[in-house]
Formats: sequence, C-alpha cells, structure tokens
Amino acid sequence: MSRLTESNEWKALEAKAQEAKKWNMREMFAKDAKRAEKFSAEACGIFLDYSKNLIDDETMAKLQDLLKSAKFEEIRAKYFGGEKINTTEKRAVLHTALRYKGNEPICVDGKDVMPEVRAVLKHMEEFTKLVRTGKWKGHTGKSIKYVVNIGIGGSDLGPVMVTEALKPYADKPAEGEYSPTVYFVSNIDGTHMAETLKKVNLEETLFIVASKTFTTLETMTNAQTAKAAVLKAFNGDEKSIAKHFVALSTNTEAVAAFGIDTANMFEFWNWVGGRYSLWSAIGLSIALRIGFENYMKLHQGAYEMDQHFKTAPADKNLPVILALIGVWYNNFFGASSYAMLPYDQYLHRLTAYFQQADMESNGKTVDRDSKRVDYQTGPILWGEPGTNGQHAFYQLIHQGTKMIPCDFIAPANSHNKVGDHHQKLLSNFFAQPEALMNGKTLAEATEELRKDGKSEEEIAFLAPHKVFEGNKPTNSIMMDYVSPERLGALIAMYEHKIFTQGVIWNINSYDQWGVELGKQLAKKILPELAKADAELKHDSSTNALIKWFKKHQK
Ligand SMILES: O=P(O)(O)OC[C@H]1O[C@H](O)[C@H](O)[C@@H](O)[C@@H]1O
Repeated sequence: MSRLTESNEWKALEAKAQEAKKWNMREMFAKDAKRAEKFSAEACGIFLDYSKNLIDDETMAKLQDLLKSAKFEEIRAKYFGGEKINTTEKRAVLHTALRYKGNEPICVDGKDVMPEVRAVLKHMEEFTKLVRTGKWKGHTGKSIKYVVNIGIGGSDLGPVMVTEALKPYADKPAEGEYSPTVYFVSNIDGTHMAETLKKVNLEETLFIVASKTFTTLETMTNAQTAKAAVLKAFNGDEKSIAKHFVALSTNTEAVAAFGIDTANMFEFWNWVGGRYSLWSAIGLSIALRIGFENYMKLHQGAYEMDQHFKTAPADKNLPVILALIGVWYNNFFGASSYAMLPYDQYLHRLTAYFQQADMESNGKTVDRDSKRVDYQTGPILWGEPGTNGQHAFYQLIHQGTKMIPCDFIAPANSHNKVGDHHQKLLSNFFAQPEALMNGKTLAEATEELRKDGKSEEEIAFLAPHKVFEGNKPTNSIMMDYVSPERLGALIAMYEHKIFTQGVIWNINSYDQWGVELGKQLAKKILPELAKADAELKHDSSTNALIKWFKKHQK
C-alpha cells in the first residue's frame, strides 16, 4: 500500500464514494434549489458549472483534504518559484514565467530568467513585424506569404490548435500588416511535407524549424527535405537558407550545424516542457499568423489564470475544482477516460492538444519516490467538437456501460453570425449535459411509447432500449468569445488542473520517458530495412512483419 492509498483522506473518500454511488443527481437538484449556484465558479472570464456531478459539500471538502495532505500549497509555490520539481530531469517547470507580467524576479539556480524571456519576446515581436509588413524578403526579394512550421508534439500541437482557434484574428490584421498563411508539417510520413510543398511558392515561404532538442527524427528529417527543396529552387545557393529558415530551439549548436544563422534563432530553455511551450519561442507561428499583439493577449489571459490559480481559495479555484472532480471519478468510480467536447468549430484541435498535455504529463506508473503506484493516475482524454460527436460516439456516453465524465466547452458568441446557427449549436450544448444528468426512466419511456400508440407487447420490448440511466457527470465551461485572452485562460486552467492532479498522485508530470523506448527500437530497425540480408533478431512477430514489408516493398 502506498502512502496515498493508506491515508485517512483517501479512505474517507473511498467510503464517501460508496455512498455517492447510490445518489441520484436528478433528486439532488430537486432537493436543492441552490445547487447550481453553490457548485459553480467564475474567473478570468471563464464560467464553470460543476453542479452536474455526483458530489455534495462533504465530497468537495474531503477532496480538498486530500489535496492538502499532498502538500499542494508547498509544491505550487515551488512550481511558480522555479524550483526543480521535474526531479528526474533536474529541471524547473516555468512555462508560467514565459507569460509573467509582474515585476518580481523569477529565479532558476539563483538567476533571474525574466530578462532573457523578455529579450526573446522582443526578438519575436520585431521579427513578426518585419514579416507581417512585408519587409522580410526571401532570396529573390519577395515578401513572405507562406509560413511552414516544421515540428512535432509540443512543437506542433499548441501552435496548430491556437492558430485554428484564433483564425478570426488572423483575418483582421492591424493596419499596414497582413497575415501569412501558416501550414504545419509534423509527420515523418513524406506525404505531409510533399503535400505542403505543393501548396506554397518557395520564393515566398518561410520555414520555421521548431524543436526544443533539435534532434527529433521527424523534425530533422522534414527540415532536411525542406532545405533540399529550397536549395534546389535557388540553384544550390546556400545564402538562401538564411532568408527562408528560422529555428526555435534550446540547442544553439545543432541549429548552427543545420546551417541556420543563429541570429535567426529564437531561444527557449530546458525549464519549458515541450507540451507547455506555446508560450515560448515555439509560439512564433502563432504570432506570425495572428499578430504579436494578439499573441500577447493570449499570454495575458494565461497570466491572469496563473494569478487566480495561485491565490483563489480551493472552492473557487477553477483548476483545483476540475482536478478534484477528475480525481473523484478516476480514482473512486473507476472512470478510465474523460471527454473534452468543445462546442465551437474553431476549437476543433483543442482536445488533440490537451491529449498531449494531459496524457504525456500524467501517464505515469512510478511516483516521485520511484515506487510503483497502487492507484490510477492520468485518465485517457478524447473527444471531438460538438455537435459532430453527438452523431458519432455520444450513444456510448448516454447508454454504454462505462462512466465517461465530460467537459462541455462553449462560447456565448460565435465569430460568425450566420442565421440562427449559434442558437442551435448552443441549444445542443445545454441539452446534452441535461440529458446526461436527467436521463429517462422506464416509466417515462413507457409513457412516451403509449402516447405513440404502441401495443403493450411492443412497449414491453422497446421501453428498456429507450431508458437513459442518467446520473452521468459533466462540467459545463463557458466564455463570452473564443478570444486570445479567454483561450489563454482556458489553456492555463487545464495546465494547472494537470499539475494539481500530478501533485495528488505524487507523480512527476513533467518528464516523458515513456516516449523513448519506441524511438530507440525504430533507430535499430531503420538500417535493417535498408539492408536486404540483415539478420533480424527481434521476436518472431516483429521479424515476420519486417520480412513481409521487405517482400512487398517495390
Ligand atoms: O521539440 P522537440 O524536442 O522536437 O520534441 C518534440 C516532442 O517529441 C518528444 O518525443 C516528446 O514526446 C514531446 O514532449 C515533444 O514535444
């Protein structure tokens, strides 16, 4: 037994969950007219209604006790204070410093990081202005019309998600500026680069090689292919590289070795985790697409959420509430996944982005004391935008045998006022959590069928299929618009939720050793694929697959 599962706080929650499993949310709402008011909170323009959960005051109090017993406040202070809470890599975790707007120093190893943070932001601002005003010229003297960000994981997902989410801001550039079209190439599958190269004119294209380590196989391979294409287009003139390539990285030597002028390198630091890096130089494609001012508003929203997370009491603290509710279902109800369902087409990559943030952070089996855990850690996160998901997988959420807590997310206003589309979209956003909570009883289903004039025999057969057990937990999250400020706050809210859960589970949320083994094996297999008579020493399955591939490869 671990310290966590042996603790009184944990045991109290186990007992409480036995009680809560018998609760009926519909009855809880009927009994307490103030339930929605009690279990809701608002901060930084984000409204959270968490009343449609299997919770009461005592549940929340006991979850807060668990949080306290995990030394949450102490670890939160270390997180913001630049202490090396990523213990396996001996690194601080300071994405919050990247968006910090205050005047206090933030120190790592006794050195204030803020001057360097501000210097890189300044460099990004100047560069963004040059490109967006057409002053940055390519090798043949043309301005930049296309930006291709080459990166993967954290060096791709954040910028993809944000540039999609804030597209309306790209469509409204400031006076004298224009917004280049931005493409993202991540997959090592040559198709990704090949299809992108078809869309751009190299004379007007800027490639951003985005890689924290500057060693990632996918990114380096794609970058070499792009470099070869540029050199070919400009008759092998190496001088063209400086005009068409910039790098975002922590690895100056590797950037120089690649042939990119380090004056065109935007630096960040090893205390920025890849999946938390959109606030760093990795955000350059965002700034180029939506303008530096809007990128700063994104930072501002996140900074405000940081302040809220640092100071708000637990019962009003949005990231804390979300984290506690997540732990409640993950650890005491056996829920293995949760769905993130944004009701906004511009947020169509939000869930994919948080899949990395959440699952790479909290997908761990060993705790901070290097012991195997005896409890569940990070949940599986999945989802698609509403209403598409409703016509695909919601059936299982409503009537399947698994508990899938859901976060419904929607803005009150659309950027596209088209007829009554938004009203219709939002009517679904309100209806789904209501249906999941209320369900439909056998008596109600029977009554409906009777009204439809069905025979008693048909009713007996059909009614059980029409029952919705209900009692399905959801959070509803709203904001006025999907604006840079609100999106920044939303992202930071979930980042801190992930942190808080990691604290409770006593794991290091900031390493990712789990991605290494596959990479190592791929490196070993690569030369075996090229050599016809390579001796294969894998398991019989892997050997057979490689042989089949070789036989069929033309
Ligand atoms: O930015 P890079 O160093 O190229 O890393 C890109 C990505 O690949 C790694 O394998 C990690 O799983 C991710 O956390 C990281 O974001």
